[in-house]
Amino acid sequence: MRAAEQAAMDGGVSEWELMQRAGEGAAQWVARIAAGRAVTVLCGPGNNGGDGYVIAESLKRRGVEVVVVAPREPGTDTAKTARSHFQGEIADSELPSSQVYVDCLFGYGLSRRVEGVFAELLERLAAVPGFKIAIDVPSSVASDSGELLGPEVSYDLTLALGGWKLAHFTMPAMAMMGVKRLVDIGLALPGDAPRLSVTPSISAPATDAHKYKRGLLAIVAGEMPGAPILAAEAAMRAGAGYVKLASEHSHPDAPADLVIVDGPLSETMADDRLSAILVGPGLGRGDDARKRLQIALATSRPAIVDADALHLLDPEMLGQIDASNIAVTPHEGELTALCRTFGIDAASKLERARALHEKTGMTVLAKGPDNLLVGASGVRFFPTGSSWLSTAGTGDVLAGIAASRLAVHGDLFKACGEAVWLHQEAAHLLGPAFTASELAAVVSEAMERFL
Ligand SMILES: NC(=O)C1=CN([C@@H]2O[C@H](COP(=O)(O)OP(=O)(O)OC[C@H]3O[C@@H](n4cnc5c(N)ncnc54)[C@H](O)[C@@H]3O)[C@@H](O)[C@H]2O)[C@@H](O)CC1
Ligand SMILES: [K+]
Repeated sequence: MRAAEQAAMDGGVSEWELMQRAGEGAAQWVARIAAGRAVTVLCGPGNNGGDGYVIAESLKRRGVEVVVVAPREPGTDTAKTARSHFQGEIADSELPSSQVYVDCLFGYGLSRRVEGVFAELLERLAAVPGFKIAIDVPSSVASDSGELLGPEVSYDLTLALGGWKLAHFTMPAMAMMGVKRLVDIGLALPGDAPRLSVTPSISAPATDAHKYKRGLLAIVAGEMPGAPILAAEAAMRAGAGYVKLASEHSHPDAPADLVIVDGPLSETMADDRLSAILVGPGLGRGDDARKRLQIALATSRPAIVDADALHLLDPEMLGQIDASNIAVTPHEGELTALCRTFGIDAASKLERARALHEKTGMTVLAKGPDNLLVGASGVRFFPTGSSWLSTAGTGDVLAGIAASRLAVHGDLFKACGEAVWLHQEAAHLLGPAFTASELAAVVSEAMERFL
């Protein structure tokens, strides 16, 4: 953001002009929401506070009753300019009772814990009823890491200025933000900046398609039979033409249309028609599991590696293969385990996922409420999905979808992105409290949105 703002300023747009665009853009939202009700604007000492004075003045011009609360005088030149243009009432620390609150204490310049008078104000803001709007980011949130550096306030609306910050899509910050909207201030963001994933577009099979052309996916089963079946149920509905389960168990509950191959894994994996591999769900973590993982990865087919396999991957194993053929799909705990194994000591989710990708070459889909994809095409965040996905087995479904998409087109980054969207859409179709097998069952219905 700083680079993008600097580029705009180098191009002749002053910081004051940018602040006016940001403040006016935000004020339009606030005015509509206030709809005649009184508004309190909390202004901090930096440019986020500056935005607050612009918002307050704009509201006043529109006839809205507005009070500014500012415990400190502005410290930056541009915020001082904004302050000098505001003609209304300023209180220094009391939070007046009103129905709409606009929080402009700190933006991306927050650099340490919020304490003293600012913390007290945020605590009071957390406690009062009313519609709460965070300008740019909630004021106790570190905008790069999503870390909480002060009192937690639950906002109804967060207005990001000029571009999304990492915190807008990272836990725990994103959980406090309510509805998120972007206020355009005319900045051009660098092409390689982390971005929000755009809705994918999925093609129907070509007219001359047959099952192998559409992609043959092999799912490598292991000790526990349930998880690979769930993954297979999802994979069969996500585009691949042919899904095989390589297993040494009997699967009496498996669907009739799933082909189960029970011969030696190395023979199944020798099929040169294989388009992609999924290994990990239900694999187990013992010696046998390790061998199966090695055989699967030795095929050099693009692979989704999930669940138990993430505890077996290590630098030695990756040293024997082309790791750029692999996408890993760890949840928080698995990401921690991978970072330990690969000697990565980074703090935020983004830094850890990025370091894992850079160190190993693997594509990393760090899943969770704040899905994050790092790979050959950069970094992507995803819109917030259904929290009902937080149930056992949904990770197996996600891995099955990703592997199926991978079998279709062979692009790891694209497959992982599509999988997140399909998974969330399937959850959206089901509504509340579904099971993982119900989720797998509606993946084909979810496809319809993206065709
Ligand atoms: N630079 C630009 O071109 C634009 C900036 N904009 C706004 O400016 C914001 C960033 O402004 P700033 O960089 O001035 O930073 P902030 O306004 O976010 O806050 C930084 C100020 O607070 C102090 N501070 C940081 N942490 C503190 C803490 N824990 N307790 C007490 N004081 C603390 C800093 O010393 C500094 O004075 C953005 O989030 C956005 O709202 C917008 O006006 C758009 C244009
Ligand atoms: K803020």
